[in-house]
Amino acid sequence: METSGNGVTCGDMKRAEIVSQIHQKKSVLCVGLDTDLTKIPSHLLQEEDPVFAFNKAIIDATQEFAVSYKINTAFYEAQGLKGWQSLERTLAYIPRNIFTIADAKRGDIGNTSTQYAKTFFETYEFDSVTIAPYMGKDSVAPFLEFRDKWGIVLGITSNEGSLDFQHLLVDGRPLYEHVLERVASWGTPENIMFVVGATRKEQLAHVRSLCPDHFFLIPGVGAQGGDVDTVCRNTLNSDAGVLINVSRGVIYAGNDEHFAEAAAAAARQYQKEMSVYL
Ligand SMILES: O=C(O)c1cc(=O)[nH]c(=O)n1[C@@H]1O[C@H](COP(=O)(O)O)[C@@H](O)[C@H]1O
Repeated sequence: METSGNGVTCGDMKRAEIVSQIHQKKSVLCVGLDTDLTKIPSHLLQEEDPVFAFNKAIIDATQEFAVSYKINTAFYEAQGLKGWQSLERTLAYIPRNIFTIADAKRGDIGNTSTQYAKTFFETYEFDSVTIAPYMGKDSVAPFLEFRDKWGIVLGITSNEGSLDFQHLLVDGRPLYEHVLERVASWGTPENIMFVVGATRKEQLAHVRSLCPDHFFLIPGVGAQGGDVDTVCRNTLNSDAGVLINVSRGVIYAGNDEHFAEAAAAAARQYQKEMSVYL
């Protein structure tokens, strides 16, 4: 394994450590490493591992402003073995005190979910993994058995298709409300977070009232049209309680040889907007 930016590998993270990072940096920014070979600056394509070279520069440039990095595994899996190697190097490079998310949206019958949990918590030492809850309790539970690891369960997603199922009325209430309530009963605010899309502006305050204590991972700011002010005004709790993900809006802020400076400037701007509320 490569050593990280501060010389150690990633580990486990308790809620208090996440909250402490948020207060130190006055930021709830999660930088999404959705690294796409067709979008990174062309001069990096000569590197032995262009994806890692890009991520390393982005991490160096943004770690002052970010309390979390989210690695969306799709962008790595698409490259096969090389992609998994880039993922491993990237994860090892992230400073230990920054919360790491494997955005893999897993969930299957129990013994299969156990293997997914081992993948992301043992083989790769992420702090958390995103989970699709459609298969129910026994598909989520295996992820919650690991000490100081987190399951981040889809609540209301940011995309158009979230309206297909998540808002359907079941026993008079939208399906997402049942999901939040049931999933919350399977663990605690110390090991479960919920994904809540920033684009679902009308539901943000309501979801916070349903889950006052849980951390929310909030994607959809930037490229998808969500904004920091609306998210902060409606979802912050006394521990901050949110991680706001921005992927394209930070990592592709520039695409020439100054891309890292452009990413730093974008991350700094998001942090500045967040700091007003923290
Ligand atoms: O779980 C997620 O992270 C996620 C859930 C959701 O509802 N919407 C959503 O966009 N995401 C992810 O968040 C990131 C958003 O990327 P940008 O739109 O480029 O900031 C992508 O990695 C998505 O896969």
